[in-house]
Amino acid sequence: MDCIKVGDIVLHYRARAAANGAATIVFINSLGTDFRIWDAVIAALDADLGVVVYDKRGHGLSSLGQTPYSVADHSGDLAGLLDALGISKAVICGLSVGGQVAQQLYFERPDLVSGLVLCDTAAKIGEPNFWNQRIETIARDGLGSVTDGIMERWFSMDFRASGDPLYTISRAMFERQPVEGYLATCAAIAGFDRRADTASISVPTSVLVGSEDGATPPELVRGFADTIPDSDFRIIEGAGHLPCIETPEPVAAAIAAVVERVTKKEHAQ
Ligand SMILES: O=C(O)CC1=CCC(=O)O1
Repeated sequence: MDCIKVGDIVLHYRARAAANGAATIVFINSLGTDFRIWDAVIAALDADLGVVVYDKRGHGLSSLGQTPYSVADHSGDLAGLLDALGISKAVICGLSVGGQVAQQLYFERPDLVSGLVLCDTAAKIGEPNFWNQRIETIARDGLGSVTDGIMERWFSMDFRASGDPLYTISRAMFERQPVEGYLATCAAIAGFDRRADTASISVPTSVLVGSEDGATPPELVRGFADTIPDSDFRIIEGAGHLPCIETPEPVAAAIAAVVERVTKKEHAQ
């Protein structure tokens, strides 16, 4: 197990060094998940690519810190992790709130970002009221009281009905996470709105969404992608909010396409 202290937060991470001059991809997990959600995507990537996965604060094995959080707290952790690992530039791939952390990192530390893969995310997700209600419900009744509704947002109907053991362990990942970190990150999402800034993103970017995403539906994500000048928008058929678990191959293909665009851009400079 690898960990590193960034400010007052201990981050649990795993890293594989890039080989033969290949790029490094950094993955940021979504609300209520940990870095294991990327396992199948990473297995489908070119083995020369460097990889960093980590549990954002309040998730997985990373520590809790002061609550509630902002998305800037999360992106500050990531910048600190990359600085500590000596990674000066990477393609940043984030899912949902992880995609918001990726956007924030780009706005705060563009030197670290060569390209973006933004999965099932937007510059603003839901109204603050929606998140405040979720915080209230879970603080009162516990995570288990919302599991079924969250699974409907996370996964396609077919996957939920399939009996796939991946669905069973995904439910367990949701219910066994640290509640305080989850609620603190709901508050971070409630406070995040970078809609005025996305037109200034100028690195190769791919924006993906599952066709059955119940949390950030395709039309929301398409509208988000339309505001990013150098972006490519892809709908992943048959997936919900977590295509990295349901359909990892097209996620890996989108990452490979961004790496190719980044490499071409670097050679042209
Ligand atoms: O829990 C959800 O509704 C899905 C989600 C929204 C933001 C995020 O990271 O996950």
